[in-house]
Amino acid sequence: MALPFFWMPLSHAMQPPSPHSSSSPLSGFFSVFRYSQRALGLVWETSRWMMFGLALCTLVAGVLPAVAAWVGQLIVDGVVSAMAAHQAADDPDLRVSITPVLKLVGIEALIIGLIALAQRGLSAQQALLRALLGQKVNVMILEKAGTLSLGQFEDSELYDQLTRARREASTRPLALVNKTFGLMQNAISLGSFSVLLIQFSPWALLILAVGALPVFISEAKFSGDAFRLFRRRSPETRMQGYLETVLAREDSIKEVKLFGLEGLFLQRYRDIFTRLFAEDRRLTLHRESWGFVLGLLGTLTFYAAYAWVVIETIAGALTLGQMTMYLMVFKQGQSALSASLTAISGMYEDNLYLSNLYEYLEQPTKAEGGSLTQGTQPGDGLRFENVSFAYPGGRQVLQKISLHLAPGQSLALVGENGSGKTTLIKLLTRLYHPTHGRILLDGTDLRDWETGALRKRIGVIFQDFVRYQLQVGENLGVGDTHAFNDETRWQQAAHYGMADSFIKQMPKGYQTQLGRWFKDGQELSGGQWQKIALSRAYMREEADILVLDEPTAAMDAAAEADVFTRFRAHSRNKMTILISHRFSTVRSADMILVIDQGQVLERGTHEALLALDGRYAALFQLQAKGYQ
Ligand SMILES: Nc1ncnc2c1ncn2[C@@H]1O[C@H](COP(=O)(O)OP(=O)(O)OP(=O)(O)O)[C@@H](O)[C@H]1O
Repeated sequence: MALPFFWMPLSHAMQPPSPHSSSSPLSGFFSVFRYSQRALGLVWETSRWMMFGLALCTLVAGVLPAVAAWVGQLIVDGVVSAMAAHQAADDPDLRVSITPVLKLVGIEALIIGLIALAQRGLSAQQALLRALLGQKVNVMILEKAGTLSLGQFEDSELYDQLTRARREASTRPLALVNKTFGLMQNAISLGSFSVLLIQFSPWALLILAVGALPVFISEAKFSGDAFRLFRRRSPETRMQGYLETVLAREDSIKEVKLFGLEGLFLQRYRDIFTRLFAEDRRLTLHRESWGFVLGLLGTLTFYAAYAWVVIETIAGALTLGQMTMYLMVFKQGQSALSASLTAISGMYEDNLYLSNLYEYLEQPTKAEGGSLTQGTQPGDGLRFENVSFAYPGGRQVLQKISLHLAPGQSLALVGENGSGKTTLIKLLTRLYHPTHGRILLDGTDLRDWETGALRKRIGVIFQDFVRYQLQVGENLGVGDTHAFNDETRWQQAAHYGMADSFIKQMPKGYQTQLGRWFKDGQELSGGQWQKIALSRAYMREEADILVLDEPTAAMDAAAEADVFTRFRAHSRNKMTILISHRFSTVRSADMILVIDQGQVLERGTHEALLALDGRYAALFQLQAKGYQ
């Protein structure tokens, strides 16, 4: 038979399942505080004044309850002796007997008022800090995301970690700080209650502790379980999020409706929920039942102490005022102790979630590139030397590619789907590094180029360019952040990219909101979006390498012809790389590379490749026949 969980050693129940978990029982316990310091540091950086405010309110709210209990005792005893004096006096003057007691009542009212003020102060500062700290942590998460490589983004484990961090971690630091302060407040209260209680009996203190401990162990154990559950099922939670997106976003809803996918996807969504909910229910029921049973122990100890105090009072060992005070102190002490223990187990849970945040934030990011802003052989252009590449954990996608492209030359890449054309561009733009061989720009390995200087030289549009839900002008401006708001530059780029004519007809011209997500947004056609993306590439004024990955697939024939006429005119002194499945658009390139399964199958000009009568010639004739 399995032992109930509370038979487990505390150190085991407290062991966080993070990679940093320690094996020693003591450090297992102290791991509860591992991230408290960092969370406090975050609050300190966010607002020092509020940190001081929190500390002050915590102190006031911690000490004053015991003072109130003590004043309570003085009141009851004052009332008892005033009653006796009043009855014994020959000429009783009520004012004389009640004045001292009323003064005490006034002091007690003042203390209660101060406690209320401190508590309001705490909750006001916590609410403000929640907003500030949430924003700070979210910014940290997003800043870190900006430093991750494309490869890291495509790693599903890291993506899970990022999702978990975003989902929970922005609220956890404050929760941890609140609990740390709550713990301090309760510890101060407990200390001051203990001073009063120990005068009754040291055993009373022991009873207090024994009553609260089991609930704490149970809470710690279930917090760990909850976190492990949260962590294990983040791929499923992410799938749920994904299904929500597919079912509720305008860019997918068209296909969902036409294929009648609502029912299918919704069922999958429900199935995931049902599976997750079954686990949640099991955990919640266990947690609450054990909490109830063990909580009863606390209630029992309270009533045992109650009976003890009553007996002592009847026996005359305690005054009525002392009885009232001890009962109050015992009751409040018990709730302060169980609140402290619950705070510790809550801190344990927050620590686990924060460990996830810091695991993500501490992901190693390789320093991108070197420091050179110029090549060793300016004007040499672009060279691929024996470049091979495999995606992480995947097969070889490019094999031994060598090529040279001088300034002013144009290169076209053709090949079947999946042959590796886009991958070659990803290497050229240093989104990935070659696994073998090297790529040189002006005689210098891309790895040694300073990132900004390298990216400035390249203007690129990918097939899956982004359709920003921003204004038209901003959709162009993203192509060059220095000219993000420069309308003259937008107009120039839109002219080259052939987007100017339809932009002028839009209700607010360059200020028109694009997409359907925000008010008055205008949706564009596929070809119009492509013209926006093309114009975006033209925003890179300083770029002398222009890469167009299927830039005209959605355009009509006239627009396509126009795009290439302008492209050639605009890029006379630049290096251009064009990927296209339309042979009519690649024929004028200085060099055409036919890629097949990651290898160069044929290379040469259009005429040379036709004369070769190989794959290119066959495909060209096939397409030409289609137009006859
Ligand atoms: N991020 C990635 N991770 C792993 N494999 C990838 C990734 N992107 C592409 N691949 C694989 O690399 C190969 C080459 O893909 P690539 O996108 O370069 O082909 P392409 O020639 O541009 O195709 P298309 O003409 O369809 O655009 C394919 O087999 C693809 O499955």
